[in-house]
Amino acid sequence: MSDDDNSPISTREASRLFAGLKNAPALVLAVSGGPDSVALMWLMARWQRSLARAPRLTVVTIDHGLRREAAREAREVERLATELGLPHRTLRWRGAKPRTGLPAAAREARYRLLAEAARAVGASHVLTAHTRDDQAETLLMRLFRGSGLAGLSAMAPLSERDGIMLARPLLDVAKAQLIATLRRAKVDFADDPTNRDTAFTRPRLRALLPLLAAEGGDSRNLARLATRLARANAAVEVLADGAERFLRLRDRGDASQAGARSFEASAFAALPEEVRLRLLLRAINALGHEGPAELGKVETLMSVLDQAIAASLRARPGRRPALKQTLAGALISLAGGRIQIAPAPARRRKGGQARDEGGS
Ligand SMILES: Nc1ncnc2c1ncn2[C@@H]1O[C@H](COP(=O)(O)OP(=O)(O)OP(=O)(O)O)[C@@H](O)[C@H]1O
Repeated sequence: MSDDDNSPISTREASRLFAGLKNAPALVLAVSGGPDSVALMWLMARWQRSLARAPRLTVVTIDHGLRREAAREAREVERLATELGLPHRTLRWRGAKPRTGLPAAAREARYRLLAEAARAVGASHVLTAHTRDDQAETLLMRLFRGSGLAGLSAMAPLSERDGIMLARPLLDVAKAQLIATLRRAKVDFADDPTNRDTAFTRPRLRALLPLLAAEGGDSRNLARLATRLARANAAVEVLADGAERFLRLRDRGDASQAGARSFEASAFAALPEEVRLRLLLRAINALGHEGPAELGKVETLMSVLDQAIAASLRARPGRRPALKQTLAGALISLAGGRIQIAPAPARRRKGGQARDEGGS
């Protein structure tokens, strides 16, 4: 990207940023009305005009029903979209709002509604306006939580959700460049006060960024670190794929019971720790029915499992210790020299009635 973080984005830079989207039939632009997404909309409209055959663009604003000004902001986005010749839709997040974890629930609802909008207009991609600054904040938030390599890879420029691609074409662009682009074009944008509300973690962290930047930890360096970690993470995923195939090849006659995964314990134990963890995590997430397992809990389970495997390899056949544990709705057991991961039986309520924990 441009070395000057304060210069407007040129037509040529924009066509480089959006090159991978040229052949899409239609795209949904997620536009909140803040500077980043208004700049995305403006840049995409200019890009569309410059192409002989361009994707259809639809602008979508989600009204989370959490702030009174949201409806007015959505109308403002609609006005701007119409000025740029783009169709616009506002979708509302209905239903109960949770008391805790509101930002995460709002985000979940937003992506669901955006994917629905994409399906409705035949779009292959939803585009958000996440910037390099957002990437740096995400990395820091996860760093402070002690996330693993996958979490520290922060946001991917391209990912998939329910058959719709989620693209972040501005992930390498400084927010200041987007603001400079809007100023040059004389386009107004909304200022969301929740972005500064210190009741939330992200705005508190955002306030620390200038201090970190003064020590060299600016968004360029932090985002570069996220890219490097994502590269390492992708390599470890390939190793985990290979390890999974290797374990399957060793399982000639010992097929797992239907709906379960099982590994030969001694072959599993010989794999590197990070790979063992990922294999466990994959199996638990695929077969458990309580949503994704926490990395810390899988680490604890694995150390118990490692000790049990070591004890079992030392013991005489027939006297091998067995192990049974549940995690995130999966049952992990060690018996007869094999590890098995299967869906855990539904828990029982006090009255004896079975409870369906349900995936989330
Ligand atoms: N209300 C909204 N309507 C449409 N798009 C939105 C809305 N809010 C956010 N977006 C999209 O998501 C991008 C990121 O927004 P923001 O940084 O506020 O969300 P976030 O919750 O921090 O991001 P993420 O959803 O990935 O965690 C915006 O640039 C925009 O493209």
